Amino acid sequence: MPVEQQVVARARKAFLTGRSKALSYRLSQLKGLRRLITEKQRDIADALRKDLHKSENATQLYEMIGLEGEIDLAVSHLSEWAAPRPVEQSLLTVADEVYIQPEPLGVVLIIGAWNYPWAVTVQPLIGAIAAGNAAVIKPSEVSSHTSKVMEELLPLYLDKELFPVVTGGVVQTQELLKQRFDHIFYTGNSTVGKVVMEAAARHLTPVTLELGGKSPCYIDKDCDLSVACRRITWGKYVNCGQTCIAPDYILCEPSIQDKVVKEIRKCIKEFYTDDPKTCPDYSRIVSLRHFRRIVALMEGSSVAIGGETDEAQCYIAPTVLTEVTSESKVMQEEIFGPLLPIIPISGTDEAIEFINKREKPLALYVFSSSDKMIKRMIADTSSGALLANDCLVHYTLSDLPFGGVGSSGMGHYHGRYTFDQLSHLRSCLIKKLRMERVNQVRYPPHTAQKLRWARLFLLKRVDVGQWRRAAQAVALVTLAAYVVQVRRPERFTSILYWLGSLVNSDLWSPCDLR
Ligand SMILES: NC(=O)c1ccc[n+]([C@@H]2O[C@H](COP(=O)([O-])OP(=O)(O)OC[C@H]3O[C@@H](n4cnc5c(N)ncnc54)[C@H](O)[C@@H]3O)[C@@H](O)[C@H]2O)c1
Ligand SMILES: CCCCCCC=O
Repeated sequence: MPVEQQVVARARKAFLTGRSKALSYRLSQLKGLRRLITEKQRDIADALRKDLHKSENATQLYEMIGLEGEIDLAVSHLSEWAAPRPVEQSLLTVADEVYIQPEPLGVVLIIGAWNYPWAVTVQPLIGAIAAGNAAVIKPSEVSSHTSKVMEELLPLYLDKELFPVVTGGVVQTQELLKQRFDHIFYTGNSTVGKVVMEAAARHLTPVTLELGGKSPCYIDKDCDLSVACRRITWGKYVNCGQTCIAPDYILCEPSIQDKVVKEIRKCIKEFYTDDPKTCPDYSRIVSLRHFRRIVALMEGSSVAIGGETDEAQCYIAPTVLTEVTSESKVMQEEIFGPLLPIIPISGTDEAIEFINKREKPLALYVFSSSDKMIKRMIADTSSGALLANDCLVHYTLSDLPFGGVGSSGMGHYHGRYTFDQLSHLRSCLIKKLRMERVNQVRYPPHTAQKLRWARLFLLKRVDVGQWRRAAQAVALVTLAAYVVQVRRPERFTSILYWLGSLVNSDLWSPCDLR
């Protein structure tokens, strides 16, 4: 039996013991993960320096702080997320207990990518643990040092039967994909995304696909170009452009192009010095394969800034390309590297047309001081996320669902969204065996009179929570009235009067007719 099959079988057996379901157990695992991050910072940072030339501070800033925040959020909200969720009812079910009970899916497969290997692999794991699942973790073999550190460290802090790490490349991943999972959470490119989805289909396994693509960045001529370019320079060149939501290319009017180039040049110097190659905050391309792919994308465009490369170090300078058209090589695929092409367009109309002609992006950036223009971009385009006047920061907000649409992905996560994505939201309705007369309306023979009643029972919606609150208010006021009657009989009449006005108020209209 292949080792991957054994690992999955062990994880399922561990899941079936039921131990991952207890909230106390989930909390202990989440806290274990939190300890790992605190205690093993150095090992994590060393591996990332080797994989991507990331500085220790950058590792903290772009990967670890976010994970800490997500773990803390899950720990503090777990009982609320996992609790039954009441729903609006119809008159037909008003006497019943009706709610949604989130329950674990089972065994989840998490396949991570290499660019922010901790963030994109462990963040789904946090939700998988919180939701009470087992999870098989497959880090990317491309960030090999990090993958090794994960394989060594995770079992020291987590239940190794429920949360095993499988390392390796395509062969191992393909073997994993033959197994039956209850959900597959994949982060990476869309070609492999299709392979994952095909494999999942064989077992009818649901998937979350966190993919990439070309995220456009439109700069309106009516905006503060120096601030806009500063934020864009940061969003583009962080991690050497190897960020799923990096602005892929700029769209702007020819009249502002020179100013845009000038401002970006200034910012590159400010962030990475005159010689980014020696700057500890400037990363490297992850592999020779990607290095050669990115270098080849420069062909046919003019280099306005940068363009220097060093194959021995997988170094590509922060680069801006001009004289780029839709047909240019750099516009045929996601760049995922430090090249920033500028494409001249005649204005907002053409920008929208340009964006809508292509696949729906993971992120869409618009820089403008006109609220109207920003709202128009939101209304007339579609993307996983839209940011006005900034880049990347939506990733840091746990309350925003993170994910793509169309070819940039399916499903979403972060915060409670990860919990829900990796839970089954089970509908529960608990009826008592009494009050059978009410059910006559649905039993044959189906008469016109029964139909009239059914219409009433089914179409009237009832907010049971509002009823409960009203009942609690009555109980409280009755208690207060009783106390007052005993202690201050002279005030009893005014309390009764107030109670009467409350009874006549809106609080007592239990049916919300829609
Ligand atoms: N949406 C997001 O959150 C997000 C985050 C990071 C990266 N990305 C996207 O990921 C892409 C970069 O990552 P990548 O794809 O180069 O990462 P990658 O090469 O690490 O591949 C991702 C995972 O797929 C597995 N894999 C690779 N080829 C396979 C195959 N033939 N069959 C089965 N499994 C296979 C790898 O083992 C790895 O674990 C970019 O497109 C980027 O935009 C998206
Ligand atoms: C600000 C950190 C962004 C991490 C994005 C993950 C995808 O590549």
